[in-house]
Amino acid sequence: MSLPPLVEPAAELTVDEVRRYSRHLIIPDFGMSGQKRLKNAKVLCVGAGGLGSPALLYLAAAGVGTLGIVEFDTVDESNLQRQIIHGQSDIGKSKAQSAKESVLEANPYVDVVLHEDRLDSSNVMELFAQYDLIVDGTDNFATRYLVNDACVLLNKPYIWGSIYRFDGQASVFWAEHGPCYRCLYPEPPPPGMVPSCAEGGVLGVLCASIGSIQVNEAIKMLTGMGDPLLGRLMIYDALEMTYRQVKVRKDPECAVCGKNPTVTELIDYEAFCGVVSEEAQEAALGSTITPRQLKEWMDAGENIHVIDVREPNEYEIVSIPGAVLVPKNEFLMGNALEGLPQDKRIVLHCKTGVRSAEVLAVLKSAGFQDAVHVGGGVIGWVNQIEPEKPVY
Ligand SMILES: Nc1ncnc2c1ncn2[C@@H]1O[C@H](COP(=O)(O)OP(=O)(O)OP(=O)(O)O)[C@@H](O)[C@H]1O
Repeated sequence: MSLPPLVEPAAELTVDEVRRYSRHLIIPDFGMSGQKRLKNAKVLCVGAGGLGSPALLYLAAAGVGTLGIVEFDTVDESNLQRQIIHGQSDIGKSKAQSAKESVLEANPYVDVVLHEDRLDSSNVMELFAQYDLIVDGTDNFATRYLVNDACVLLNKPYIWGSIYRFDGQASVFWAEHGPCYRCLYPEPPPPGMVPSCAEGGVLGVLCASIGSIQVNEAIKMLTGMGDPLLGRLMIYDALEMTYRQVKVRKDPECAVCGKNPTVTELIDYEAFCGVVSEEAQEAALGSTITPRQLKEWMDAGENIHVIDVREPNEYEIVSIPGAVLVPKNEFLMGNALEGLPQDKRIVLHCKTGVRSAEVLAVLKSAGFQDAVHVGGGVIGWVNQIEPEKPVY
């Protein structure tokens, strides 16, 4: 299926621009008209992280006239393995500012507009209304559903990508002409079921594979070239080196773009995606200790049994002295309960406190009423107790 171009061509290219974009201009199907359309285009990239890095750099290099960047975070050392728009000297700096500098270095003719804010229900509509197309480079479900619903309500195309470990996915959603994100994924996964890249890791170069597909689709949509990835889900396996395609159909029952939509305005996306499950929140209430409290119990020789519920490779990077590794899934499948000491107080921890709260809920319903978990997890422990150890 081909679609008409999203934008009209800009009046003219300057002599400098003709030189810069000459390798585009000589592609017969691209030509002057395609390049002028890019010059006139306004694209918003949500997130200047793993996917946003290559996406922004290639959108800029391609000559997209106006590039908006929404990002609230600062550059962390652990970002640099994949977020190539930032460098060593940017650590601690605003990601939006750092991304802007790299974009202008790649192409000074781009007009960069920064929105140094977290995208949420209060700002999304006003922001998206200013752009022709949205590229999503974020890493969490709440933002994806927010971006999707805002795009449906404003009738904007949404270019989506997702990465985890060695696997990537990409698609184009546009309710007026095809399915939306909710047609593919009507409900978010239960909290904790799908780990983030911060929990499960990601191969850095995967960002380039998926981010460049997103830019490819953006260029096609803006200029009207080729068949957009609309109604198709691209699934990439970096280890097998395979690209598979799956058809995505518009769901007539879709909550936001179906015949009788139930979502007609923005909702509370954090609550919808249940960032931490209700059971876990309840279990953690009054049963969360600080890393300092744990250290005091250890020093006082309290009768405790500390369990680290992360994965073995995380344990290898850094761990709390004396903690025994039993990955979360062992508890969720019920295998780990039998081996637990009955005469000691169980103290759980994970990386930041999300997974340990889930396991805490399992232990409480199995009768371990005095079990607790460490808020902030091993990262909190390193920050407060052993700052010489690495964080990840
Ligand atoms: N609602 C939002 N508004 C603006 N930016 C967002 C929003 N949600 C996520 N982001 C940004 O999207 C980017 C996603 O990048 P990435 O997936 O590489 O994760 P990260 O948060 O940088 O790294 P990690 O999770 O490993 O610490 C991040 O820079 C994050 O700050």
